[in-house]
Amino acid sequence: MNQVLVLNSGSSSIKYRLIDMDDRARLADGTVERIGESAGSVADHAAGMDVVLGALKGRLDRSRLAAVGHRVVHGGDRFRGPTLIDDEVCDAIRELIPLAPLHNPANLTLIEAARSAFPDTPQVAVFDTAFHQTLPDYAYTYAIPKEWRTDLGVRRYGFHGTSHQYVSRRAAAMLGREPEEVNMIVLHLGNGASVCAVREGKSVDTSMGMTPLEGLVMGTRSGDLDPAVSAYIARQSGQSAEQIDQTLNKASGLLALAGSNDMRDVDTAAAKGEEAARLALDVYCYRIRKYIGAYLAALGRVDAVAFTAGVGENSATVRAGALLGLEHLGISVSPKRNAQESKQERYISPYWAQTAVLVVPTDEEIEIADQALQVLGAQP
Ligand SMILES: Nc1ncnc2c1ncn2[C@@H]1O[C@H](COP(=O)(O)OP(=O)(O)O)[C@@H](O)[C@H]1O
Ligand SMILES: CC(=O)OP(=O)(O)O
Ligand SMILES: [Mg+2]
Repeated sequence: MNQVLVLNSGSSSIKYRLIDMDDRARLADGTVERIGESAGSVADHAAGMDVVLGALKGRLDRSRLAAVGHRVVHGGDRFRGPTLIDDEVCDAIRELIPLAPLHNPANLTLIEAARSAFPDTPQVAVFDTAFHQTLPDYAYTYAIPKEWRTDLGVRRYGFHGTSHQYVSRRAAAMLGREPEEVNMIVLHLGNGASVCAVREGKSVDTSMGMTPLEGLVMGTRSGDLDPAVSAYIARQSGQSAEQIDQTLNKASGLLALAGSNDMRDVDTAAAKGEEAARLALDVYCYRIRKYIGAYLAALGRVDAVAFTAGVGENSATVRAGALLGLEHLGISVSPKRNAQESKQERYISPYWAQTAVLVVPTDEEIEIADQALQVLGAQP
């Protein structure tokens, strides 16, 4: 019983990995993409799960499967850690759909499909929000009417917690310290992007809010915005709340500013002198820099700044741009170290720097697998 299957479903994709936990080897992994898109061949997440099960044929040994670990995006304020799934937990995840309409329905579909495919195997939910349940009340409270806060659950929850937790632990290990001894700022820059202020191993602030729309500029999401914009567009254009929500989540961010949600395209276009791409890159990096400033103030002492996820791990342009002008605060990159391409954990700050600047490849799947086994009380 040493295998764990991890299912990480996004709004339009399913990432899966089958792991042998004895040596942490990948026995199988892959991604089913473009689910529900007209260009894709997979109609919905249920059909996507059939593709995953087909790909695992011959590699997955049911008698050795200890657990299925699921990424669940929204756990509200109920789930503070990894949780063994039963009918009641499924109901709770369903009740949270209004807070995460793009993510939780897909997560639930996969849980149901996996429960029926592996009825004898324990299933564990690992929530994006769980790591941020340590936020102090003054960091998670929005200044809005009481009924919205209490009856409707409007507060900051934060996301990407599994990644922030994994990366902050790895970063502490790189510094040769325990997580409880380190303060740091983690920058998860993927398609979705968020910053996390970590004090002594615990999340104390994060840029995503009630939903994964707030905060940084992302591939297709606007990030921070004057909340009056939605009502203004509704009045001016007659668009519904639904349409505006879709636009801010799926047709904004880098895509809206530069015509592509892929940072590689934006970087290449900016290097060629395209003005829209230059602006997109500047807006993207400036937003990150503002959050670093805010979290320096929140944390007081910062031992490390860690970059992770697709953009953070690969874009030297973004890393340098995000930290531009922070030298007087002791935060900078060595141009030579920053330019080196690598898939490894590494320092990119100059050797004399006060604050370590790190690149730490994230691994949400291994973190989910570890947490799934923790719940079952088994040692990996
Ligand atoms: N070499 C690179 N340079 C710049 N950006 C990159 C590079 N490789 C990947 N990316 C960016 O990483 C993003 C995907 O990040 P990832 O963490 O895999 O996202 P997600 O898990 O949210 O799908 C892509 O949209 C792309 O913009
Ligand atoms: C919660 C979230 O934003 O996830 P992703 O980055 O996978 O879209
Ligand atoms: Mg991601």
